[in-house]
Amino acid sequence: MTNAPASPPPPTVAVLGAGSWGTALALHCARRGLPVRLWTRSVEHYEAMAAARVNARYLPEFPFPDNLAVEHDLGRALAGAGFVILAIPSHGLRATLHLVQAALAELAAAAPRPYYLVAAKGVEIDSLRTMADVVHETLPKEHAERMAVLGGPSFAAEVARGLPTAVVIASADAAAAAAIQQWMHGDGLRVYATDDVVGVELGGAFKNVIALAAGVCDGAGLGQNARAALITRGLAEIGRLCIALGADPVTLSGLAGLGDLVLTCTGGLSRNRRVGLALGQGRALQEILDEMGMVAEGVNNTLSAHRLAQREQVEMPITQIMHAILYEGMSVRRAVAALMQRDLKPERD
Ligand SMILES: NC(=O)C1=CN([C@@H]2O[C@H](COP(=O)(O)OP(=O)(O)OC[C@H]3O[C@@H](n4cnc5c(N)ncnc54)[C@H](OP(=O)(O)O)[C@@H]3O)[C@@H](O)[C@H]2O)C=CC1
Ligand SMILES: O=C(CO)COP(=O)(O)O
Repeated sequence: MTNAPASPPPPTVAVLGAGSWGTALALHCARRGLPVRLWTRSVEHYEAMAAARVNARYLPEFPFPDNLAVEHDLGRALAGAGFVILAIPSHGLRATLHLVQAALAELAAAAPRPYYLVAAKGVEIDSLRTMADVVHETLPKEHAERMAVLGGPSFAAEVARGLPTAVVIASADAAAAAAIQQWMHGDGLRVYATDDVVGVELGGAFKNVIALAAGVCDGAGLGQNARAALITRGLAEIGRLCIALGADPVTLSGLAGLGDLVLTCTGGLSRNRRVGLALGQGRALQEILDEMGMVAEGVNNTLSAHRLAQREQVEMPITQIMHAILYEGMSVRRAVAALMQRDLKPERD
């Protein structure tokens, strides 16, 4: 990565998904001086953003600069774009990429192939495919191979504000990683690069499960010792599964692993942690999600991680308990007892 080629010229950026993260990344790229098109699937949301020049629903404090345009037509958003950021939640990425594929087919065959950056953090619950898998399964090969994934501790509101943030971009294509790193680095964002796509993707997806658990722990008033234990043992079990699936252990002690885990387990802006807090206070899951109106990937990611752990025969006690709380109605009191009374074992196992 250190001898990466010089980056191509500044591209037009298409950001697909105008939720919190898509909007924050669009604002950041605009601040970097790039022309940006922020695409939303909803005509009402498009009209509201175009009229008010702000995303009042997801990030109301940040007015759009002049070089940030709003789009509802996917073909127009993609036409001539050299950099496409996919900021759709994991459950919606596949369907959106089918639309992207259709739009690409409509564009001239000579249109330049953009680089793609997957910003979602999740694994599909039925197929158990990662977001990079989904890109490979939906886009033409010559497009999919130009893809990178984004990870690391990065709350949207702080990135939108320009507060110092470090992230990591992973790609099998060193030129893609280098170009995106150059384009995005600066204005508060420090961007590292790696070729460990699996580690960055899975670290980002499975930390959401532990963030839910940390929220439950705090919501139920179990104390700071318990939360520190959850984070530490959470990292151990995430690591076991990620390594079984091909991740580099170094990635898991980096920004996409430990970094993002600490942020979401302790940070007040984490939606996953907030869902856990409310569960720990005894509230019902559906009511919590309806009230929040934003995605908490950990709810789905708990299912994915639990299923992958069973498939790979990896022991993941916290994930298993989180699955029991979310999907089997286990009480927090029973969950704590079950975790504390597990068989004694060496720490390294
Ligand atoms: N927010 C953050 O701080 C960070 C988020 N992420 C990840 O980014 C991804 C997006 O999260 P975020 O922007 O925060 O989520 P939000 O809930 O803030 O916004 C979700 C966005 O995705 C759209 N959307 C929802 N479902 C679908 C679907 N089925 N098909 C197409 N579009 C859909 C929504 O559109 P509509 O309004 O029409 O429903 C909305 O624009 C998640 O995987 C998250 O884990 C990663 C790092 C930081
Ligand atoms: O991934 C995130 C920060 O890095 C966002 O976390 P939440 O989805 O829990 O808000």
